[in-house]
Amino acid sequence: MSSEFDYDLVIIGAGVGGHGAALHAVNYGLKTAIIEAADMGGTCVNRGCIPSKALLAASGKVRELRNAHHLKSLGIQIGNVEFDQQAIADHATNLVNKIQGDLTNSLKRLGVDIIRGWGKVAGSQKVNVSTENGDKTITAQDIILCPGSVPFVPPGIEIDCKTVFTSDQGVKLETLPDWIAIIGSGYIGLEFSDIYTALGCEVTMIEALDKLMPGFDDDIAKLAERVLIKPRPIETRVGIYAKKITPGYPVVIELADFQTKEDVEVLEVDACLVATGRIPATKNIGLESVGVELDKRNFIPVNDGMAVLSGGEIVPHLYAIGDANGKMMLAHAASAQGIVAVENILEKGKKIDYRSIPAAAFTHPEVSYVGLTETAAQELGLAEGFEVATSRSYFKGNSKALAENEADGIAKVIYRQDTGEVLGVHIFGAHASSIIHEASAAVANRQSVKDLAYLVHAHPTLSEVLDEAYKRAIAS
Ligand SMILES: Cc1cc2nc3c(=O)[nH]c(=O)nc-3n(C[C@H](O)[C@H](O)[C@H](O)COP(=O)(O)OP(=O)(O)OC[C@H]3O[C@@H](n4cnc5c(N)ncnc54)[C@H](O)[C@@H]3O)c2cc1C
Ligand SMILES: NC(=O)c1ccc[n+]([C@@H]2O[C@H](COP(=O)([O-])OP(=O)(O)OC[C@H]3O[C@@H](n4cnc5c(N)ncnc54)[C@H](O)[C@@H]3O)[C@@H](O)[C@H]2O)c1
Repeated sequence: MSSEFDYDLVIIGAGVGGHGAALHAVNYGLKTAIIEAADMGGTCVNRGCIPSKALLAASGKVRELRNAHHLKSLGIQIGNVEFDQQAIADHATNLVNKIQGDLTNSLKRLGVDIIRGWGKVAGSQKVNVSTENGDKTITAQDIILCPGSVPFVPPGIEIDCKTVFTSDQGVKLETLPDWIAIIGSGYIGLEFSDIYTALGCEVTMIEALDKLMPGFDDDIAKLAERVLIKPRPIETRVGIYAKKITPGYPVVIELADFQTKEDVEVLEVDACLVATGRIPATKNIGLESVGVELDKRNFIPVNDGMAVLSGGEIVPHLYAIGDANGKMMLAHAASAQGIVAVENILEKGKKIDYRSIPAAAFTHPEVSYVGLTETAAQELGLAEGFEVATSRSYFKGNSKALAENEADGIAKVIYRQDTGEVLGVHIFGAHASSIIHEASAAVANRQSVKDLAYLVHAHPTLSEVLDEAYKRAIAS
């Protein structure tokens, strides 16, 4: 590419999005630099996916080994199961360090320049970096912004990082309180309720909206509540929000009705995890220098090719990916957007297909989905004039699930009645996060249940729950 610039590509933010974009760019021979102000690997590696999945893995084993009833049904008896809180926390920290090192080395090995400091757009094709040794300006043919997100803490909630904290501290597992309140029943609330209850804590989960897990398909949320919440030491409050939280011993939580805003109750608990969503880290990144305004929730406006928009028009040579554009706040979505941005820098005309990007909650058992919920599919059907149909199959009818004695689960397929095109697939059950990928490929290729029902699945496998759901769709 052109030598009139210091770099072909400069990326601001070395989270998973920035990392994915950098690897793809060097594959194409682009001279690339990545700027990181804090921890290499960003949220996912240091405070998100990686440590939380390490905690879920260890606590999941504790849950499994303490489930005498389940083990007995398989003919197994074991004695007391003990765990070491610090050793579990160390497992998470060690994994973070390993993956952070691997990610940094992969960039270095491929010749990506890593610049430590705060990056800001400083006009078209220019970036300013504040480093320990002062400021410098570098020029680039193209710039990708990937500054990520931080926890959202609603007004009235005071975080002291000890008794009241967000996932940033939660993943360190510094405390295992007897009674913890979790504010929010989204991904983080749900995954942490799984960790805390497996390790012996009692949980009160508070959700402002009128149902738990409001982001999930209704049928899945109902079954997940029956399996992940009801039989566990979890009390729930829905339609209630945390109006004020004061840290200390005890933590004092003032609850109010979300609709009427009337005070409802005061809770006194040992600790509180605030899991009320995330907001973009888009302050002070120099967007004003190229005339870009953030949207009303402070996300960077982009099109489906990841180009940054100003007043609806493409800003040349500027792209934004990952949590900072708010399109889909998931690690693999950030990397996928990075790949799309690089493809468009190379004028290959790529668009992202959000519908085929899967998501999963790594609870025990897991939740996963791809595409539309039934409600969203019905709305699309109304707008575009087609009927929506669904089919379901159950883990209790699956030989592998029965062999494992893990028969709680459902797979639900949502499709167009006329063409059979799969619009969404939702799974609750063992290994749901792995099973979802064949559905994701089906959605990506806009395949029909009429064809999918003839795919052959190995027997006995959990993926046969999808086989069964597709077959039921064509039988109905
Ligand atoms: C507890 C938790 C668990 C999660 N689990 C999962 C999961 O299992 N699966 C999943 O898909 N997603 C998960 N996520 C979401 C996932 O972590 C994010 O979607 C992902 O990290 C977004 O990547 P990103 O690259 O956009 O931003 P980030 O990972 O936030 O990285 C942005 C980076 O940019 C840096 N930066 C910001 N501004 C500047 C600047 N001006 N100059 C230089 N550097 C800058 C930051 O320091 C940061 O390192 C989880 C999140 C949390 C909090
Ligand atoms: N497995 C995964 O992929 C995974 C895991 C963890 C986090 N994440 C990502 O991290 C992001 C943040 O997760 P999250 O769980 O914090 O957000 P979320 O948006 O999934 O859920 C937040 C919940 O908090 C509720 N809420 C907000 N304010 C409240 C208040 N004052 N009182 C009571 N309830 C309130 C909301 O109604 C919502 O249900 C998500 O966007 C998700 O994509 C993904």
